[in-house]
Amino acid sequence: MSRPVSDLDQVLVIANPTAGSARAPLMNAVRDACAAHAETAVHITTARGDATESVQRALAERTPPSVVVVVGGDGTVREVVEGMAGTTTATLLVVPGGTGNSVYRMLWGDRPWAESVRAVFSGEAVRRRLDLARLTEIDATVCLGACSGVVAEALDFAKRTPLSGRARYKQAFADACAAHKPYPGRVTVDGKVLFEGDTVLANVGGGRYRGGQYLLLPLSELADGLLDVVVISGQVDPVRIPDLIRDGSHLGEPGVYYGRGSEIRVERTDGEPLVFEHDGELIADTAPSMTLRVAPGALPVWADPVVAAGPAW
Ligand SMILES: Nc1ncnc2c1ncn2[C@@H]1O[C@H](COP(=O)(O)OP(=O)(O)OP(=O)(O)O)[C@@H](O)[C@H]1O
Repeated sequence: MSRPVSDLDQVLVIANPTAGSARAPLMNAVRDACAAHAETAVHITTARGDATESVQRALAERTPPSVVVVVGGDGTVREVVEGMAGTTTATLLVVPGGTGNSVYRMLWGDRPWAESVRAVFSGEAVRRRLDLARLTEIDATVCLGACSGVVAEALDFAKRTPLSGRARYKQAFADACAAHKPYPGRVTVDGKVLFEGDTVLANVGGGRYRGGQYLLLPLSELADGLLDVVVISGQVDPVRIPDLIRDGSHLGEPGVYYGRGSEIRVERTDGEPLVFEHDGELIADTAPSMTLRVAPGALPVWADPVVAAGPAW
């Protein structure tokens, strides 16, 4: 089953037609761009979870894909990543077809997707081994990041916001911040308490951006084998947060805490359920604590050499 990493002959495109911006013209254009270089199969997802199963099936075949292209947003990327767990033969290529598209931004910056696909096949792109995390309480893979408090609450507001693209998350996040009440929390990094007290959010990653536009973890590296965490405490007025995190200037504020480690636990200390999300999906029925353990270099991805600077493989 081993194949040279430079072998780009078989492509599987997985597209989620319900994601924010993955309409038929985009899916067809992606298929054509790949088919110009390699044998290309397309799978259009039919339900939640289908992306994971289709990737697992394809990777178990006698001639598995060497490139898995996902057309969707961060939720679809996460499902595909779950299906690629442990692969050594396929590399992920993300095409932004969702709403926030934070994973695409982490790997390619603001480059148009067609340029990114061209860069992969022309040898201008690089492969990276992206760090992932495991959310132990629900046994799920985390790709972009996970967050408690106001970021998780914003996902409910987004459902009711009649806008599209990143503007939708901008409005939803502002509304969630205006309505937010801090919760009593604790964040522990490799067994040491980083912060305990009134908490607005604790974001663990992963990706530097959330919602495609908020630079919550400006210091995060894609492949350093560690997770980053930022805690914004109740000392910061929640209505100031959208402006502060737009360019990462929250890091200089009193009441903001930043850490890095292999295992990060986010807790609510009054016994109430923690409001928590990962990869843009709210978790139902959470426990009072959530623990993320790093899976260093777990995912082979294609990326822009400058945006995703670091050692290639
Ligand atoms: N055919 C389908 N029908 C319904 N839901 C689907 C289907 N295929 C995938 N899904 C679900 O759609 C959800 C939303 O997709 P995704 O997160 O990619 O888009 P988005 O929310 O618009 O983008 P982003 O996460 O970047 O903001 C995913 O969590 C996935 O489980």
